[in-house]
Formats: sequence, structure tokens, C-alpha cells
Amino acid sequence: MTSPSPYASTLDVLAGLLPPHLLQPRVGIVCGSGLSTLASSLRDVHEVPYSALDGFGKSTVEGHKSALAFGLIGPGEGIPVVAMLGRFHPYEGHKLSTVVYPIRILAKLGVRDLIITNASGGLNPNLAVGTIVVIQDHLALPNLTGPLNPLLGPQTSPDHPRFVPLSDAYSTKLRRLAFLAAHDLSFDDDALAEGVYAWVSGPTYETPAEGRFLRAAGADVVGMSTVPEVVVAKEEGMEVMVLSLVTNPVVIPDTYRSIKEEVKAELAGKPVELPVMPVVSHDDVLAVGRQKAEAMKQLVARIIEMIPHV
Ligand SMILES: O=P(O)(O)O[C@@H]1C[C@H](O)[C@@H](CO)O1
Ligand SMILES: Nc1nc2[nH]cnc2c(=O)[nH]1
Repeated sequence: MTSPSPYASTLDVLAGLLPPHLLQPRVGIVCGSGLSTLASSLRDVHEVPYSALDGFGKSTVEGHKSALAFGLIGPGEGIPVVAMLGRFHPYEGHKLSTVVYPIRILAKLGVRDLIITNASGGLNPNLAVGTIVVIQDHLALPNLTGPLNPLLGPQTSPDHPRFVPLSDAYSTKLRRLAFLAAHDLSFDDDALAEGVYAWVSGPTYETPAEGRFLRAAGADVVGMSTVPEVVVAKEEGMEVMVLSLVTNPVVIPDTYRSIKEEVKAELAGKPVELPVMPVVSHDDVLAVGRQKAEAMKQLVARIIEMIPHV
């Protein structure tokens, strides 16, 4: 007797709740911190709370709703799409298998193209806050040596390769469409950039030295999500694109003023002003998400309309 698929009960619940024209989404969207409004471009929307779905956790981070939104994008009959309104991060205490479970469900529903969004800190000084970075590669310290690779352990399906190549993780087809869509929407040239995403576990934001280290290692932005989703989406055979919204600078010039020198100056009777280090908060991150929500929404909707759907 074969054991039932672990995904079967989740898929059964969805089949019971959704009309047939929404049950086989072609495109998936993962909404990052503060970006759940991306799904407001969907019409005929049916939301299913994560609490109704076996295997789904609850997103505990502010700015992440906990629901799947099914709907249509684009003219005519529309393209069936599913959006994850909220994701799971390992730092919340979720197991990696929970973090990537929704991605596996999206694959089983038929999603072929996955657009993942996130909020990130800027390491490259040329990336202003508010820039949308089309991710071209990643640097995943927790994956390379540590226990946070989502593919560690027995294979989830004999159909999956044991050793998943990641040199082509970020779809050139979708990245091209992102820049064409930005052109179509008359975005400024510097509204959309390209770069490398460094994944860290969080939930601490980086020290200045860590920021410089990641920059020296070749990363342009840093965040606490996304990479496990990309890895599993690739294993499941999807085309993947990541749009990362820079919400705060991480590498800040001149943050290392010497206190020793300041004290010497003080002792010499000169006026001193001790440096104040800028700090980032999740509220700042969410505020930039709100400011850029409309641009992100337009971009994602236009990209989806441009994907050839045969
Ligand atoms: O889910 P994302 O990656 O968009 O959220 C970022 C990373 C942390 O979860 C949080 C830090 O402010 O925002
Ligand atoms: N690790 C990390 N994640 C973020 N998400 C949004 N901003 C940041 C940041 O500065 N660092």
C-alpha cells in the first residue's frame, strides 16, 4: 500500500474551496514584508487563510498576512494567479520544511513561474532606498555549510534531482520581462536595478562590520528570507524571479569614528561630539514597503501579463 501524499489534504481543502477556474494558477507571487497589497491587482479574488490549510504555519511578522489569495490578472479571461500573503521565516521558529511547504503546494497546483518579493537592506552604496533590485544571484551563508539548506534530508520525490544546480536559479526569461515591463510603465532608469542577494538567518540586523563583509563578498542587498523558497522552487522545476525592495542602507560611510581620538580631543580641551550610529527598525522597512507598494504592484502585474502563457 502506498502512503498518502503529505500534500493531499492541503490540496483537497483547496479543491473544496475554490472555483475550478482558479484552482490551477499559472503564476505564483510571494509577498514580502509590507507588500501584501501586491495582490490587490487580482480580480475575482478568493482568499484562503493559512489556518485552514494543513502544513501551513502562521506568519508572526508584522506586515505579513497569513492567507493565500487566488485570482485573475490581465485582460480577457485573465491569467490565474495565486499570491502568498505572508511567508514564514526560519527566525520565527518555523522548521525549514514549513518555510517551503507553500512553495511545494504552489508547484503541485501547477504554478510554473514564481515571482518572489522581499524587503532588503542595501549593501551596494549605489542602491538608493526604494530601488527595486532584480536578483541575479544569491549568496546563502546558512546554506553553504550550515543546517539551513531546505534540501537536506531524504528526497521529497524520486522525480526531483538529488543535486540541484543553482547556476541558473534566477530565470533570464523573467528578468528580461521585468526590465521590459519597467520600460512599458515608464519607470525611471534607476527605479529598477540588478544585484546579488545575501541570505542571513536574522532576526538581528547586521552590524556595520557584517555589512562590509557581505559587500566585500559580492552581495548588493541582504535579507532574511527568499533563498529557501528559491531553492525549493528550482527543485520543483519552476522559473523563478526575485524582486527585492531596498528599504534601508546597511553599509553607511564614515560610521567608524574613533572614540580613542575623540577622547584625546576631549582631553586636549577641544569640543567633541560622540558619533550616533543610525539604526534600522522593522517599522522603517514597512514604511518603505507602503511607499513603493503601488510601483511593485504595477510591475508584478505587467510582468505576469507579458509572460507567454501557452
Ligand atoms: O519577508 P521579507 O524578507 O520581505 O522581510 C524582511 C526580512 C525580515 O523578515 C524583515 C526585517 O525587517 O523584513
Ligand atoms: N538582514 C536584513 N534584512 C533586512 N530586511 C530589510 N532590511 C534588512 C536589513 O537591513 N538586513
